[in-house]
Amino acid sequence: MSAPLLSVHDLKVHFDVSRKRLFGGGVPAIVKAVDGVTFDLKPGETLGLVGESGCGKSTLGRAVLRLLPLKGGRAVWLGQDLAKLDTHAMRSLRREMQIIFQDPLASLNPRMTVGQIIAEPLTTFQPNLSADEVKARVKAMMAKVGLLPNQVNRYPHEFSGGQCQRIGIARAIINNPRLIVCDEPVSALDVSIQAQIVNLLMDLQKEMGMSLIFISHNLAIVRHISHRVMVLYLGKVMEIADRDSLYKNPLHPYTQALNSAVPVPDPDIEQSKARIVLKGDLPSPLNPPSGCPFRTRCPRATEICAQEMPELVAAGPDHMVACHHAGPIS
Ligand SMILES: Nc1ncnc2c1ncn2[C@@H]1O[C@H](COP(=O)(O)OP(=O)(O)OP(=O)(O)O)[C@@H](O)[C@H]1O
Repeated sequence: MSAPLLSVHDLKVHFDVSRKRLFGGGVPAIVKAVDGVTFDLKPGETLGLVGESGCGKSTLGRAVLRLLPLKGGRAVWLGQDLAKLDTHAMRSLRREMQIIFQDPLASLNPRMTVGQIIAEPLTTFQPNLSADEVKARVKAMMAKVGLLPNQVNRYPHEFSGGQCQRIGIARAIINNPRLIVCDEPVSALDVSIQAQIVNLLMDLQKEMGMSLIFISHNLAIVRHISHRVMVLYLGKVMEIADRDSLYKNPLHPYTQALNSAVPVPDPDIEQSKARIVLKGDLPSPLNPPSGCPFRTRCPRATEICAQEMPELVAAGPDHMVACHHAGPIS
């Protein structure tokens, strides 16, 4: 088995949102956006991150790229603790780790041409390349992501949302990164375009062998693209498993509820499927429930759930779950 590209252990990212810090005075208020997350990511693997809005997906994606300061825990990249790298070492690592954002147009500089946007990371990390070489690589990259190379001098606003996301992908992959964090890369796109972008990412991954952390609300898309999937709830891991185990044999009541909402293309199955409706709303991240954060909405909650956060324990060969009452739907 290959060594992990990224090993994340007990990672914590907390935001101080107290009025005291922001305006002076007031009571302390801390959002534990990511609170003790542990996982490994192998080379060439896609890990899907799912969970309701505000559960910490984006914060986790940014924290592992060291774009946010850690409150605790470690993110280890090929044996190196990222928090211990100095600015210079971290800067050269940036070439290996990239991010693609949700809003493709907003993530592109409107004053730069597509050619300049895609060339920027190349010339930053390989300043000795000749202008002709840069031009040739940019055009080859445009063709690779399904853009017309003769549109190299156009500006982002002249492209559709899907094309802008292709530009973002070209910019992310031009330096052959080992990891791309894809933060909701298709949720702002038309449904018809979403599959094209997901398939492009899958083809590029097959060809270039990079790892992906794929963040999405859409469990059907995550199922299509991921090798493994991690379910987050209020900053904590509820369940992490290989794709088939997670979708066919979910053991956490939260995963089971999320799965039950995924539409099935067969109308007969879809009609007869039992949908699990969670009671209540997501609790405030400023005042999460004691013990297991999911317990206030959990159909299986008992006294112990209010007292202790369950450990994330092995439930199968590539399957970990954090629940006092983990088990298949009864
Ligand atoms: N810069 C920040 N300052 C204060 N709180 C923040 C900050 N960024 C995120 N948060 C809070 O941290 C929690 C996790 O946010 P995050 O954006 O990571 O969730 P998410 O799962 O990606 O949500 P979404 O799917 O809506 O993007 C939320 O409660 C959010 O309000």
